[in-house]
Amino acid sequence: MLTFIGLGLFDEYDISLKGLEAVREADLVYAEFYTSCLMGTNLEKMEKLYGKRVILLSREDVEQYPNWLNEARDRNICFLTGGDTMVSTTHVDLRLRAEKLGIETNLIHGASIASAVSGLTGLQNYRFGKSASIPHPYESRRGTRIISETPYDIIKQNTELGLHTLVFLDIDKEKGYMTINTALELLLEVEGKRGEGVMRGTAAVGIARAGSEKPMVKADYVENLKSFDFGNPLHILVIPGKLHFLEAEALVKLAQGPMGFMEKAE
Ligand SMILES: C[S@@+](CC[C@H](N)C(=O)[O-])C[C@H]1O[C@@H](n2cnc3c(N)ncnc32)[C@H](O)[C@@H]1O
Repeated sequence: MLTFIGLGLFDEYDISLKGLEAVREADLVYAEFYTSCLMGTNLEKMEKLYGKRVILLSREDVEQYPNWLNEARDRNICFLTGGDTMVSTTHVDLRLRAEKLGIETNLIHGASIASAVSGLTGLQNYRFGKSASIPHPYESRRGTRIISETPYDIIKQNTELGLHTLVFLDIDKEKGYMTINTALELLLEVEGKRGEGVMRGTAAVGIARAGSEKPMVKADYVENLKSFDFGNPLHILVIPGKLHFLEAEALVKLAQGPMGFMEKAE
């Protein structure tokens, strides 16, 4: 049996009671923290609460060589992930591989950043379009700095449809956690290169440390938000499309957005 468990958003206490019970009863517990991680805890604290050793897996262990899956043929294995295990991950691939090996699989859900964003900002979840992810820029073989333009295109398409865009920010082993500030600078760089005007004068909302006691939620125009200090990671960004008047009110009152947001609301 292989049980996928979402750990929630911030610390070891965000696991559900069902999840905790499953971990305590498991023969082996594996975890990956490259798709998301819980910044308010660490492996040691998790192991203490669970009363179990947690074996950390790399992206390669999960996506390329999941040999450890074979252990689930005759043992109870739990696989832990930050947030919800199936939201903005490719872990359905792992589940399908396990099913092909004749291993029974099960899901225990966790709070996800995808729903926390709606809760914290007041932006309604059914008014979001396709999500985007901003990776760190990289150098080509010729030494040219390459910035992905895909997130900009997704924001542009959603904006044209009046939809909000949720923008996940890269977690990289070497380059670290991308901040809201860097993400906005990269989007403005793409915009400048193309001579387009999707981002300029547009509203944006930054969220830091969702799930902690004091998450930071700040709305403003892109140019102002670019230099706002959001503090420690993890960070995520939303570029709102058309605002319903309740959404605009929430951004002004709950995220200290400018009053100008109210004037543009419908
Ligand atoms: C690829 S997504 C994975 C989402 C995860 N499976 C979930 O359901 O929450 C991870 C990204 O979401 C954002 N994120 C995750 N947890 C967060 C938190 N507690 N606060 C702010 N942003 C967060 C960060 O941008 C991070 O790089």
